[in-house]
Amino acid sequence: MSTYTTLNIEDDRTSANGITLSFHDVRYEVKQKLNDVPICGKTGMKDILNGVSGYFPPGLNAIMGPTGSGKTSLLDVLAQRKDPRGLKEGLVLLDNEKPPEDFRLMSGYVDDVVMGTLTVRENLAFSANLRLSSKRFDKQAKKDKVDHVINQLGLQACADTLVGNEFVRGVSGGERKRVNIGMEMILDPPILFLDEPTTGLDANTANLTVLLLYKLAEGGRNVIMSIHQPRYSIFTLLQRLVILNKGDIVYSGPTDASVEYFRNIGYSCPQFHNPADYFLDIVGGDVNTAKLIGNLNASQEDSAEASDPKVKEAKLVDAKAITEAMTADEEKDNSRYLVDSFAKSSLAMVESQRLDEIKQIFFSNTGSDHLVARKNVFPGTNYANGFFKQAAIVTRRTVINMVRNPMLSIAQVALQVVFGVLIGLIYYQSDTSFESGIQNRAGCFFFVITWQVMANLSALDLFIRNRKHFIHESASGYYRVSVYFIAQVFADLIPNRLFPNLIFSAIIYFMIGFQRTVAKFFFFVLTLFATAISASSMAFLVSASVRLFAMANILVSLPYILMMLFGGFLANTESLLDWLAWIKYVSIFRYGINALTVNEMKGLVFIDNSSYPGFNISSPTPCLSTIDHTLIPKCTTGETYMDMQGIPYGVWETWENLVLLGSIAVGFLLLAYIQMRRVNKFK
Ligand SMILES: Nc1ncnc2c1ncn2[C@@H]1O[C@H](COP(=O)(O)OP(=O)(O)OP(=O)(O)O)[C@@H](O)[C@H]1O
Repeated sequence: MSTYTTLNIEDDRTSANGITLSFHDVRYEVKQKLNDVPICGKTGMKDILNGVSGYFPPGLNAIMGPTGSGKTSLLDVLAQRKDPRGLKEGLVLLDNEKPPEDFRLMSGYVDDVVMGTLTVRENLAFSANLRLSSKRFDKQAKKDKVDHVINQLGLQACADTLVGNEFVRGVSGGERKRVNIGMEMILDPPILFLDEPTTGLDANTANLTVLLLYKLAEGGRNVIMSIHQPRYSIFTLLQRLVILNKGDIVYSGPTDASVEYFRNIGYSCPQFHNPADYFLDIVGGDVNTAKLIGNLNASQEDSAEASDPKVKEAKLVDAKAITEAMTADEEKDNSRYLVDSFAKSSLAMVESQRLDEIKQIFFSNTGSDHLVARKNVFPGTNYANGFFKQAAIVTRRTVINMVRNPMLSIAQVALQVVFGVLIGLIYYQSDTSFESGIQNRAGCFFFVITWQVMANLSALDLFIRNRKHFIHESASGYYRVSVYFIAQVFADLIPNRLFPNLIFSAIIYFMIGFQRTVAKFFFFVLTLFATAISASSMAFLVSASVRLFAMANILVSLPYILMMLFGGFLANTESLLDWLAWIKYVSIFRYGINALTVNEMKGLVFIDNSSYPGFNISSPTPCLSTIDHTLIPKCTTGETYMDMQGIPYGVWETWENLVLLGSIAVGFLLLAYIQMRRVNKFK
């Protein structure tokens, strides 16, 4: 049995031997646009890794190369984070065997995904609570683990400081990087992947960060990072190096041997020059500059004239000019030369021998005689904790997040109060006169429902806001998609939709003077709740489907407008185009307006005061009598109005509106959940 299969991710398992990761003939391609025509433009496949091979033993290892050379892609393929559909061919092995199914759970992948509204300790505790099994780690053990990681990463001074985000000042960039590493160190993973961990850090902080990684690699952990241009002090810490250029390997081997290797193929790294910079000059196309720097250095040793700064500068200017004048063919030739040189080098022979040995062991164990592209890398997840435990932890974080960032909730309540008072004043103590009683009520219901739908546009942000966190955490096996979905939806619906709605209802109901019975008031509140939930659910669906808020806004506007049009207030739904008539059956506006109308209009009598001033509508209701027409004022009932509008007002029909609003909400929530499950968790 291999080392990794015997490892348990919950053990403190920085084993003395560690795990060797090897990759064999990895070919990766991506779909790309061939022209600038939007949407229906031609697409084609682009190779971004051209059959690369190598291995990383325990220790600090790096993938280097100029921008766009494929560093991140290779790192992601090795970490099983890259979309497997692009993997044309290749094999990644851990200690001569295929990685276990839960490889992404046992390995650490560092990304910038700490939550800014939580403290350093709270972020680490979130990772510990979800990723360490409660059966093996009790509360205290998890707390100890968090403390251990805080000490290990030197985060004691900022342990209880908020990490910070665009609104709140938090820890420094270097500390933030360390917290991100800490999120993975909670698992004590045998393999740790990092994509450009020094990017955005000043030289000293970058140095300290890599020193920390070096320490983490001591004792057998395999730390693999992509890095663009390490400074010399970082370069010397690297055990093995893979240098890529345009998806090809131009060097793979011990870092110690790299300078000599490049000297052997004609690129002599000058003294006092950072080899990493020099290698990048070579592979990045500044080949003449690199060569000239080498020559310059050599000539400096035997010529006093060459050490003259003016001469030196002139030569560098010449080199740059030559580089600029270098044709595409020459650049191609240089790339080819570097790739071929490595392929034919004695170092490559040794590497290849080692890789062949690994493959032989793998093939003899599995009986396979060919390289297998692994298409199925996210097969199943064995979560460390059960559904309810996960739900409690994720909900807690969502609530803390909201409490510490309460702007949205406060704005929702404030808006509902302001609009409530405004609507209340506009329709203040509406009478039951023939002239305005019906019109005011009908207008008010339309306005209230429209407001309930529009006020929930902020729900569009729900799954867009923390999408990056969701993708990383879900791919790393923190929690089930359903847990995240439920936690987010409830933490949004209750404080941002239902609570403000209750305040809004209480304000307008009594200011306008709707029928004062307890049952009618609660039915009114229930209708607004149902409307808000259905409208929000639709917004959740859009939010789960797109990445941009602006796009979400555009997508949700059209259905809202159509639903409004088919709501029954702006146009008679029977007279609208037949082929669009179905929209009325899914119109949130229609069910909301109908429910409010039945609730209020049923039992009301509207009197024409102008024909009979001072008439009191309280019983007996003379308008229903036909004894003497001349004395009876013009009047109508709420029921007559509803008959004219085609609004059914039986008991079941009244409740049916709420049932249908609920069904729309459930339907949209279900679709939103499916969309969240479909979110691409690969890079
Ligand atoms: N999913 C993708 N879709 C389209 N192109 C992609 C995708 N992933 C990678 N590429 C392309 O593949 C090439 C290599 O990308 P990659 O990010 O691996 O390079 P890199 O060396 O890490 O670059 P950098 O240092 O700039 O991050 C680039 O040209 C990139 O645009």
